[in-house]
Amino acid sequence: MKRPTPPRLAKGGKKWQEEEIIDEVKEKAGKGGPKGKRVKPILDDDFEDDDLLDEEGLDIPTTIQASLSIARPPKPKAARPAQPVIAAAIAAPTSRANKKASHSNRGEQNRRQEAEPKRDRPEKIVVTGPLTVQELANELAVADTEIVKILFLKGMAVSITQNLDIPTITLVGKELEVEVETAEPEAEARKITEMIDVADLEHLIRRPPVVTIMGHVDHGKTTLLDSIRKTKVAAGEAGGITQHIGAYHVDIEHDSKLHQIVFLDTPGHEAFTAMRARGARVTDIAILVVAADDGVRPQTVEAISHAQAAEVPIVVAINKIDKEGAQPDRVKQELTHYGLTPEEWGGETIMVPVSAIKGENLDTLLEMILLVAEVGELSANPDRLAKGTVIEAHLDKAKGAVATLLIQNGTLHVGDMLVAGSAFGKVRAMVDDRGRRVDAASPSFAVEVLGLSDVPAAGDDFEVFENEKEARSIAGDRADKQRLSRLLQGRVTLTTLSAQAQEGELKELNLILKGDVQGSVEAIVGSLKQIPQNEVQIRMLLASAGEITQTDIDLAAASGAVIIGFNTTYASGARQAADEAGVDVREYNIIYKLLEDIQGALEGLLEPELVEEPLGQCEVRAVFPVGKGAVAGCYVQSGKLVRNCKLRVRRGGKIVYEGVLDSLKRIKEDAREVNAGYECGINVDKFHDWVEGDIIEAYQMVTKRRTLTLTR
Ligand SMILES: Nc1nc2c(ncn2[C@@H]2O[C@H](COP(=O)(O)OP(=O)(O)OP(=O)(O)O)[C@@H](O)[C@H]2O)c(=O)[nH]1
Repeated sequence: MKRPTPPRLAKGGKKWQEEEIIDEVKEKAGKGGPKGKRVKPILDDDFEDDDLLDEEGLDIPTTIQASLSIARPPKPKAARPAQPVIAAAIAAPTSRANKKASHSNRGEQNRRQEAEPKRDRPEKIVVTGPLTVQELANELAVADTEIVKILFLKGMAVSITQNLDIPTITLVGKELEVEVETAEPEAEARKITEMIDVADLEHLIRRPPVVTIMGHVDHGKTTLLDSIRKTKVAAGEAGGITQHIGAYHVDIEHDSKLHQIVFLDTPGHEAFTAMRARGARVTDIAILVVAADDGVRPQTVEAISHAQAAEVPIVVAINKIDKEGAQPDRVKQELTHYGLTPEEWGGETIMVPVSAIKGENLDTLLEMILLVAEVGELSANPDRLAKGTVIEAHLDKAKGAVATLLIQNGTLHVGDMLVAGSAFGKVRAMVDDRGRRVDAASPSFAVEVLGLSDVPAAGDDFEVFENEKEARSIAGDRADKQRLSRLLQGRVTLTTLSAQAQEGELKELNLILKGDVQGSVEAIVGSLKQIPQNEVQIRMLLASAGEITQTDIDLAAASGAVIIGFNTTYASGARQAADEAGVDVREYNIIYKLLEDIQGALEGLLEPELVEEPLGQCEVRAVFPVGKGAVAGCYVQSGKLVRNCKLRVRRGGKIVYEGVLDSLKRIKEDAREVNAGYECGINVDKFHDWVEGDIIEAYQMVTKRRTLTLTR
């Protein structure tokens, strides 16, 4: 790969996620950052473009993570079309003077800069819209190449004239310890999920964060969940029974206020990605559990990939610190290879050492979650009809369809008319996560609901409607759509990716690579680097040695990725999962064949060229006047003529007409095509001036795939 590929946003909730990043980075930038504490220099003097992947990959014993930054690449067109392309004002007076310079002749400015003493870096800049790298360099009083370098190290390849969006500008500001303030209209700065409508904006209030726990087997996910639940939920409150509805909430006092955190209690990332694969985004924050005595393991890396692919902020719980062999610092060190650098080392990731078993530091962990939630400004409008996602659903012999619904906006009431997936019904009864019958459930809370006509699927969205008629008709429409989409099932394959990637300026091919040994994985990643990626880029979500597992399939399904298996096999059940999820898994045992296919896919992603393809040639042998026009009686000399093909009429070497062949007849019968050696009659609506001896060249325009040449 020539350059690492900037990550892209998940389709659903694009805007919201974008804003969330802005908010997160803004808040952190606002804190001033851990000045002077940085361990790893951001700008590396011997930095080299092509070596980034190598550096990341070769250091890592088991896995290569090629593109993990969660920041967004600049994509002005898709990001914020309504905004001015360049709009910036700066707070510090020194910078304002400098801004003027940015509009003056650049060469002159450079000369002036040489003559003038070096400008001080401003403490803060205010941006109102995207800026080019050059303009940002000016604002920040740094060389533009420095910004290019910073972004490159974050996994984004940018050119000097490229527009950077606000999250990216904020990221650069943070690296340079310059506060970036975004002066955006208030509504703009609010997160808008698909669950939140414009009408809600005036009524938004904070909602609790919804958290998922992820991590490697045995690192303590279940123990952590149980431990939090035990310490935070009084036994009596749970009604003496362990109510399992797929989610539970805890109450925490923080800043002398009572807050809630909702945990999706399906340990692991299955639920998370399976839902995301269905387009649902329910998790606000992921807790990554890493055992301090074991460190980063394959599923840790997978979990990171999943969270990052979904652009969900990660809080790391370094667990089992009570154990003798615990090495929390080693865990932190290892995590830096995957784009997670602890705050105390100048990074952005909160890492909390805990002991799930002893309940040590759990309060800090929970507080940190609240902090991240605060940055995310998670909000919803409780005063509207409810909307959300199905977390779990099953058929109970006695109760009928039972579904756990996570309310993401609005308030759900008993008696509401509900559509969930293609099921509908009136909410007969609701039970909360503590086993209590409730009449209403507000945003971020999960309730078990009775009354649906059918069992929806986890990940389906649900919505309340005013009346039964509407609900019934929407449910019917959805059922039809589901049937249709099953028929047309949008499988992500190397071949179909081509069409899908036509949208947007940046075209990407998401790949997950699983190889037999680390050596071959590195070799393949190295070779993929050789494919030019200035137009189409490979985004390697995960590259590691091992079998193709169910979680690889989930990640692929959730991210629209293709899985490449090299000399490896499926873990049990994974093949079936791939079939069910419609994930394209390509198996290879020869590297060049693999590369050939990927290159083919990349070429498919390029805008096709329209080229002329000759069909045949004929000669006009007679002209028959018909009505006001004339039909040319022709003899096909070579190739063939096809009705509605394009044609060009040559007379004595000159082109006298170009147009479309409107009617083609063979012995008075309409013909679709006439081959060489036959006679035919041709009529062109807009041209009748035929002369015997005219030569008609027939051709068609075809799209031709462009080829990428390998750089050697
Ligand atoms: N010493 C110590 N042991 C712990 C701690 N947390 C979990 N364990 C132990 O680690 C083992 C695995 O814990 P689980 O909670 O089952 O781990 P998990 O990540 O949920 O595992 P899977 O569900 O299999 O993925 C159990 O034996 C726990 O008792 C801890 O903080 N300290």
